[in-house]
Formats: sequence, C-alpha cells, structure tokens
Amino acid sequence: MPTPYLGTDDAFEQLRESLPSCAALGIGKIGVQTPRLDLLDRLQSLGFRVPVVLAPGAICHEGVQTGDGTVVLDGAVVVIGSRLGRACIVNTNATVDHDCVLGDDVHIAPGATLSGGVEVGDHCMIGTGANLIQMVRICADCMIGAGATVVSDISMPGIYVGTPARRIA
Ligand SMILES: CC(=O)SCCNC(=O)CCNC(=O)[C@H](O)C(C)(C)COP(=O)(O)OP(=O)(O)OC[C@H]1O[C@@H](n2cnc3c(N)ncnc32)[C@H](O)[C@@H]1OP(=O)(O)O
Repeated sequence: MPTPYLGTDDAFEQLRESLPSCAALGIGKIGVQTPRLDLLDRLQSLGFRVPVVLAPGAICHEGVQTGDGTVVLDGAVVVIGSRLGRACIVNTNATVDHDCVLGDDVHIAPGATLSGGVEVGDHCMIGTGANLIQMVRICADCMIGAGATVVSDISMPGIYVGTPARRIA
C-alpha cells in the first residue's frame, strides 16, 4: 500500500489534531550536528509520542534503557547493562556491548563495534565498521571515521580516523 504524503514540518500542528499521536524519526545522521534531536523535542512538545523502534532483526537485551526516538536496526545487538540516550541510531549489524552509555543523538553506523563499558557523548557519530575497545570514553561532538580503531579516551571534539584513531580536524 502506498504511504500517503502528509506534508512538510509545517504540517505538524495540523497532523497532531488529525492523526493518532504517535510519530517516528525517519531522518538519518551522517554528521555531528543534525536535526534529529531538535525534531524530537519539537514533536514531543506538540504532544506526539515518539517511541523506541526496534527492528524485527535487532537484539536488545532485557533491561537495556533506551531513550525516546531511538532506533535499533536489523542485526544490531545491544547488550545487558547498556543505556542509550534519546534520538540515537544503532544501525545495521552494529554492536553495543555490555554496560555502554550513549548520550543523546548518537549514531553507531553499520557494523561498528563498541566493546564493554564504552561511553559516547551527545551528538557523536561512530562511522561504519569503527571499533572502540573496552572502557574508552568519547566526549560529545566527535566524528569517528569509518574503520577507525579507538584505543584511548577522546576528550576533544573533532574528527578522528585510522588505527589507532588520530584527530584530523
Ligand atoms: C546507512 C549509512 O549509510 S550510515 C552512514 C555511515 N557513514 C560513515 O560511517 C561515514 C564516516 N565518515 C568518514 O569516515 C569520513 O571520511 C570522515 C568524516 C572521517 C572524514 O570526512 P572529511 O572531513 O570530508 O575528510 P576528507 O574526506 O577530506 O579526508 C581528509 C583526510 O582523511 C582521510 N580519511 C578520511 N576518512 C578516513 C577514514 N575513515 N579512515 C582513514 N582516513 C580517512 C582522507 O584520505 C584524507 O587524507 P589526506 O588528507 O591524506 O588526503
């Protein structure tokens, strides 16, 4: 069945009156600053519920805490003791191992691996196939490039690539 086009963001107020009060965040995130969190705030301030979306092929252990608007996609695994913030994406085949903590608006791109006890700050993007060893902490507003390996804490916002990851901007 084709999905009807409902309009632009300007239609939110009207839609809130005419539709059930549930919405999903469908936009992606390929940078650090993206509109996902602002959009979530706006939808919630209008009274929409923005639930967590777990794809049928995602594995999210019991007790994992997940913020509103977060999506966990097929093949992704989120292990016991982890906490995910609001408006996060755990993309296809990514792994968030035990006791990790993600801030808000964090994207773990396809195939990336967070080992146990990793902390990732707000707005970070962990690129495709990146690996973070156990217990590392990454501050807010970092882009970790595709395939990078993070082996120590990162405390300065920026773009990091390579093995071991180094700051390039
Ligand atoms: C479902 C989905 O599609 S989700 C989307 C998933 N997407 C991703 O994971 C993309 C992640 N993004 C990247 O890896 C990007 O290459 C970035 C953000 C790290 C860098 O992008 P930019 O800032 O545009 O940097 P730019 O492309 O100009 O490269 C700068 C230098 O870093 C190098 N570089 C860029 N990315 C990487 C990388 N991932 N690993 C190693 N080196 C890299 C470039 O070769 C270049 O080197 P040079 O100066 O010696 O020529």
